[in-house]
Amino acid sequence: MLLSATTRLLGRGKTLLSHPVKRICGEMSTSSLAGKRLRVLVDMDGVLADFEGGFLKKYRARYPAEPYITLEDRRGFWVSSQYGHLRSDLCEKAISIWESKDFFIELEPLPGGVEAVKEMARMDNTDVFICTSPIKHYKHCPYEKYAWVEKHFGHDFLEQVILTRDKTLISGDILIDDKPDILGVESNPTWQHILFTACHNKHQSLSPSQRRLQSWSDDWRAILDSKRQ
Ligand SMILES: Cc1cn([C@H]2C[C@H](OP(=O)(O)O)[C@@H](CO)O2)c(=O)[nH]c1=O
Ligand SMILES: [Mg+2]
Repeated sequence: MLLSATTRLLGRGKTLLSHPVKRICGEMSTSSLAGKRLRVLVDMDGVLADFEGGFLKKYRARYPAEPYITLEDRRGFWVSSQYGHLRSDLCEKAISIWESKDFFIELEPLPGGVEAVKEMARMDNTDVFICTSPIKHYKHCPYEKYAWVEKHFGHDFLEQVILTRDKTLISGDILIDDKPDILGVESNPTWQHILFTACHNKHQSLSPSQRRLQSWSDDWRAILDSKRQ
């Protein structure tokens, strides 16, 4: 009676042992026995996608008569703040660029980033997530961030995407991110912040808990290995 009810629930030809749910549970317990896995969170803009380069190109195309800031002269994380200091109305002009349709999807990948993340994802005992914050003008950005990941990593990698405005809530061993101060409601995040060098942060000194990754040619494998137990 019990067996036939189970068979009805699982469908014809499926036994408890061959059912996908059972097999997934089996795999999970095997991997947890195999030891601790490393969880790597990788930021998107300024780490995988060239936000600064894409911004400057589109800003100059849209406002050719206006002053601009070269990547060499960029200081501070927020592009709009530095443009606002240059001339107050340029703050809104800067914002209009990343609020426009196709800004995020058309960002070029930063050299070596996509290959590095794909390699990480193939490593034993390693889980990789792309952890990115959408802008609050949500008409295009969240959609385009997913579309960018699909375009450069393939459809299956969408499983690895975390969209959040507060990265302190996400647990991981490391977070590779170009923003120097990553703050949120959790004052003691589980991850160590690896500051990815960008034009706006290269002059900045590190806080005691931070380390730098200069680019994707830098030794990211050594950073991951140092966090493995
Ligand atoms: C406004 C602004 C956003 N961004 C990026 C950071 C966030 O993406 P990410 O979390 O992938 O780095 C996103 C929303 O703020 O846009 C900048 O890098 N510089 C800026 O000046
Ligand atoms: Mg970033």
